[in-house]
Amino acid sequence: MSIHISAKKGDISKVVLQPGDPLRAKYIAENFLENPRLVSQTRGIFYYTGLYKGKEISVGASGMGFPSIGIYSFELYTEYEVDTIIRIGTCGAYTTDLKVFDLINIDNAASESTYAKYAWEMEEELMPHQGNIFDIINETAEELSLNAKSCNIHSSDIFYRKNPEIPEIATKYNCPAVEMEAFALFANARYLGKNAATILTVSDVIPTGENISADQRQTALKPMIELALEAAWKTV
Ligand SMILES: O=P(O)(O)O[C@H]1O[C@H](CO)[C@@H](O)[C@H]1O
Ligand SMILES: O=c1cc[nH]c(=O)[nH]1
Repeated sequence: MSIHISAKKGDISKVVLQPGDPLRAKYIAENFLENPRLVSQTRGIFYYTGLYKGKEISVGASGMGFPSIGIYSFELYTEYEVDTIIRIGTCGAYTTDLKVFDLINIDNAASESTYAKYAWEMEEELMPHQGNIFDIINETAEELSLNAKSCNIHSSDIFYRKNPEIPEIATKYNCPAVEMEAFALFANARYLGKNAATILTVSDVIPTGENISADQRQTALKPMIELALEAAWKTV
C-alpha cells in the first residue's frame, strides 16, 4: 500500500496504462483485459490488473493535472516497482491540421509549469519522453497500420483561459495540441530512471469548437487503447 493506492505489493504489473479518467480505466479493464481484478479504489481512482494476451498488465487513472499524475506515477514507480507508464489521454488541438480522433505519440512535453523545477530541480521547459517505450509505440503503430503522428505537446495547468490565442510556449516548441499531465509524468520518470510515454487522442479542435462527447471520451478511444496494450505487452 502507498498513501494514495491501496493495492498490495505485487498486485500491480511492471507496466501500467494510465488514463486521466477512472471510468476510462474501468472500461479498459472490463473490455480489454481477461480476469481483471480491482486492486485499488482509494479516492475513486480505480486500478485494475488483468491479462492481455497471456501477460499481466495494469490500468489505473492519474486524475487530472500535474499534482495528481505526479502523485500516482511517483507511487507506482517507487512503491510498486513499475518500470513503464503509458499515459493514454485526450487533448485539444490548436490547429485544424489535427482532427478529432487523430492519434499522437508524444516526443516532448513543453510546459510553463514549475513542477519539475520544484520537485526535481530540473529547469527545462521541454521534457522528453523517457526510455524506449516511445519507439516501441511507433513501431507497434506501424505494425497495426495506425497513423500515430509523433509530435510535441503543450502540457498546461489550464483548461479554461481568458485569452483564446495559442500560448507562446506552444508556438515556441511547435506543439499542435494541449493536455495537462505528460510533463509531470516525464519529469518523474526522468528523475527515477523509469520509462514513460504519452499517447493522446484529439478530443477537441480548439479553433472550430468541434469536440467529442463525455461518453466518447470514456469509450471511443479504441485505437489508442489497443496501441497502448500491444506496446505494453512487448515490455513484460
Ligand atoms: O483525457 P485525460 O487523460 O483526462 O486528459 C485530458 O483531459 C482532461 C481535461 O478534460 C485533462 O486531464 C487532460 O490532460
Ligand atoms: O487538456 C485538454 C484536453 C482536451 N482538450 C483541451 O482543450 N484541453
